[in-house]
Amino acid sequence: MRIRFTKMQGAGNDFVVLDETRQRLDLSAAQYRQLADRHFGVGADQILSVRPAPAPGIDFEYVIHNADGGEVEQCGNGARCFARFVVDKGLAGARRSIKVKTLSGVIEPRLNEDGRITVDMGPPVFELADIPFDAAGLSPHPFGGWQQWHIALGTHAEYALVHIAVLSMGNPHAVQLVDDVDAAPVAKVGPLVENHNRFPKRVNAGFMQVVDRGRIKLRVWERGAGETLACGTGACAAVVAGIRLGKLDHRVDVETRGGLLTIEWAGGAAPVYMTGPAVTVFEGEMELQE
Ligand SMILES: N[C@H](CCC[C@H](N)C(=O)O)C(=O)O
Repeated sequence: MRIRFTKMQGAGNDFVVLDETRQRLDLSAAQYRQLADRHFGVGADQILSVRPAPAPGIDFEYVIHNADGGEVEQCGNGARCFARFVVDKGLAGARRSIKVKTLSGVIEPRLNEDGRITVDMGPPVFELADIPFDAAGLSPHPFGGWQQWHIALGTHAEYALVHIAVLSMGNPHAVQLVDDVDAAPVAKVGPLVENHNRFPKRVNAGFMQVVDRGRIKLRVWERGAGETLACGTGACAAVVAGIRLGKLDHRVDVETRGGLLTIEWAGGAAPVYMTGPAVTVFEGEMELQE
C-alpha cells in the first residue's frame, strides 16, 4: 500500500502525520511500526492520524500511535503539529482555533500570531485508579503537601528505590525530581519505570530538574517510544507535579533537549495550557508492506 505522509516536529519530538480526512487507512500495528522505523521507514516518535469530525461541535478526530505501534490517549507536541497541519492544508477554513477529539477527551489547539501554538490540554487527573497506578501496600510520602511514592525498581540495586509523583494528562506519567537532568540515568531507570508492574498500562517516565520557580529542565523516557527530545504531556505533568510539590509557580518555562515549552496551570480542576513550536519538515510517500 503506497501512502502519502507529512513529517513534522514539535520541539524535536517528531511525527509522521497522515491525512485520513478523505479516506481511512486502517493501518496495522506493524504498519505503524514500519512508518516509525528510523532505518527501514520514515522515522518518528509517534504517528498522528487526522480524521473527520466524529460529532457536531468537534472539528477533527486525532488518533495517536507510538513508535511501538500501540494506540495512546494523548500527545501534546503532536497536538500542536496537528493544528499546524490542518490549517496549512486548508482543512480548518479560516479557523485558528480548533476542537479535537482524542481517546482521552477534547483538546483545543490555537495558533498564535507569533507562530507558536497554545493547547488547552484539559485538567490533570490524580485519582490513582484513573492514571492507572496500583499503590497497594505502599504508603504515600507527603512532600510539600502532595504524595510521592517510593517504588522498588527490581534487582538494579543502585536504582532500588525512586520517589515518583504520579498523574495523568490523559496518558499516564511518573515524574522524578533530579538534581541534574544531564546526569540522570534516563536510559537505565526510564524503561524500569515505564514497565513497572504498578502501572497496568505502562507509563511515561519524567526526570525534572527545578532551575527556579519559573523554569525547569526535563527529560522524558516515553512509553512506547523511549527517550524523546521533548514530551508535551510530560512537560504538563512535570509542571503540575512541581506546582503540587510547592516548588513551582503557575507559569513555567520547560527546557527540553529539543526546545522550549511553556506550561501554565492555575491549580485544582483548571486546564493545563501548553505553548510551543510546530514545524513541517518534509512531505513524502512510502510503500507500506501489508
Ligand atoms: N508516549 C506517550 C504518547 C506521546 C506523548 C508525547 N510525545 C507528547 O508530546 O505528549 C504515551 O505513550 O502516553
